[in-house]
Amino acid sequence: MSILKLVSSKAASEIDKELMGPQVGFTLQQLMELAGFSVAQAIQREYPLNQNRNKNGVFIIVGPGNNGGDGLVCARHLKLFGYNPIVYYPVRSKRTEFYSQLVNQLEFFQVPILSEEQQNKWTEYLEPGKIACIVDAIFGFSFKPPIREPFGTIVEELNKLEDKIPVVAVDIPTGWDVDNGPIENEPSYVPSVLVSLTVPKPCSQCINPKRTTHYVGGRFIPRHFAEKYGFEPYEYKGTDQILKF
Ligand SMILES: NC(=O)C1=CN([C@@H]2O[C@H](COP(=O)(O)OP(=O)(O)OC[C@H]3O[C@@H](n4cnc5c(N)ncnc54)[C@H](OP(=O)(O)O)[C@@H]3O)[C@@H](O)[C@H]2O)[C@H](O)CC1
Ligand SMILES: [K+]
Repeated sequence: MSILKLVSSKAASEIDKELMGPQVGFTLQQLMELAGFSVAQAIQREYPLNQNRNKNGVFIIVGPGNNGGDGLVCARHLKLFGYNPIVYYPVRSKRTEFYSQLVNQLEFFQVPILSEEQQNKWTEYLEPGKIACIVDAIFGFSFKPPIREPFGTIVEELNKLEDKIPVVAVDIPTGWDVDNGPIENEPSYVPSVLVSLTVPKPCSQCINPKRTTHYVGGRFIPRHFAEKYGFEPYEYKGTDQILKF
């Protein structure tokens, strides 16, 4: 257990920019690979593969931006870990060619992605006896309320489902304000697991530890860089990509 340290949404996007800027030179692909890998590791830790193999489904809801990209990467790693991921990707952005490459990789790994027709009945894929968890990779730190469709309806469904199937939030529970948490009169839900990436955002202070297990992941920051942004690097153990608070 280590002390929780936070950065604002503004600082989080500055950290991202600097990591991917000309001096540090990470590519988005590299960071996303590590981010998605961390989320898959947190899922494996919380919902280990079921020996009799009938509850190894993971339903991954993918948004149009980089949070969604983390979800696509996570799906591939879960498949390699032995789970049966299913991807629901309702709005595909053309912002970067990279997203379609991630989709090609999922096809190569034979991970099902719901077709348009299947998307109309996406909740039918959520059988509590078969699905270990749902992954919310809809929006991360660039979400600006109010939420637009189809995502408002999706979050309302997550709210109805949260007591039946655990939901794992990638970086931010979708619908929450990044700095202030759930927003009055806006759809929101309570995740069973939150995986904060790089460093927790302020909304993570709104989780109730009795209902939500909190991890940090995205292990790609050296000490001097963390200190520059005012937080201590986390003490990950061994080769772990995640640390539980
Ligand atoms: N360093 C790291 O920790 C890394 C984190 N990563 C992940 O990236 C996200 C942030 O990704 P970003 O692409 O900046 O943004 P989001 O995925 O959060 O969302 C952007 C898309 O969402 C749309 N949007 C925004 N608000 C709404 C809304 N109210 N309703 C509907 N749609 C919305 C937005 O559309 P626009 O038309 O408004 O542009 C975008 O399409 C971070 O949280 C991490 O998960 C990376 O993997 C890199 C490493
Ligand atoms: K999310």
